[in-house]
Amino acid sequence: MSTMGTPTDSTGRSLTDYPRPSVAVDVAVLTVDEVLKVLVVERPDGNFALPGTFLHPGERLAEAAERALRDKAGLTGVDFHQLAMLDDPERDDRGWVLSMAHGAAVPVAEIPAEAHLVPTTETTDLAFDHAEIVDLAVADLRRRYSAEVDPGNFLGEQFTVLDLRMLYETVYARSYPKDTFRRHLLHGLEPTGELRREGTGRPAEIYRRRGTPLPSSTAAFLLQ
Ligand SMILES: O=P(O)(O)OC[C@H]1O[C@@H](O)[C@H](O)[C@@H]1O
Repeated sequence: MSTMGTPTDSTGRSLTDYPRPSVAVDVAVLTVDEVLKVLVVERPDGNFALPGTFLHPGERLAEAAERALRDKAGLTGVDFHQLAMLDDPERDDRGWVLSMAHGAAVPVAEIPAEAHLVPTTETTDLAFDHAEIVDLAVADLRRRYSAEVDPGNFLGEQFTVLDLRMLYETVYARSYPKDTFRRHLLHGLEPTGELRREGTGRPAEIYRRRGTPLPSSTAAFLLQ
């Protein structure tokens, strides 16, 4: 920066010599509703997109993401995180727009009833590069679910191993052998001492999360 006059970079060029992109934020809110789904909103042209918005002057990215969720999807209090900055100069045909993509996992009961949810495998018609953001969010969710038991709290506080296996089969879109799944996931579970009696079979033990990271062997099993 020069000591007087216009601020410059280290080569002496003024910062205003560089064309500036617009910056946007987008949030892929994932949920489990029979299958893994993502929340989308309708745009004025009738197309669907992730809730997103342009960054306002003086705003932080997280504040813009919060505003997009509130104003476009009626969602507040969502715990989201950054996934990646999408920087294809052609990604928005209105101009040069970078988008900071975010991911979130929200139990379906906390999503407004009128929200549009689409399966994460049916996103090819989404506007911009939003199908790519959904793919990033799904890969991120799978990594998180392999590191910790149900970090998105889709199952609530207490559940059986069967509930957990059904959830994991939905998140990873595959099936797992019953006994191997149980052996791997038990590392992250604490018995509540209670039993759930369903049908005529043996009552099922009820667990809660232990709150400790899962071993890397569990991640390898889930992601294989
Ligand atoms: O919805 P508006 O305000 O038109 O524009 C914001 C969107 O523009 C896109 O580049 C971003 O991905 C974001 O979703």
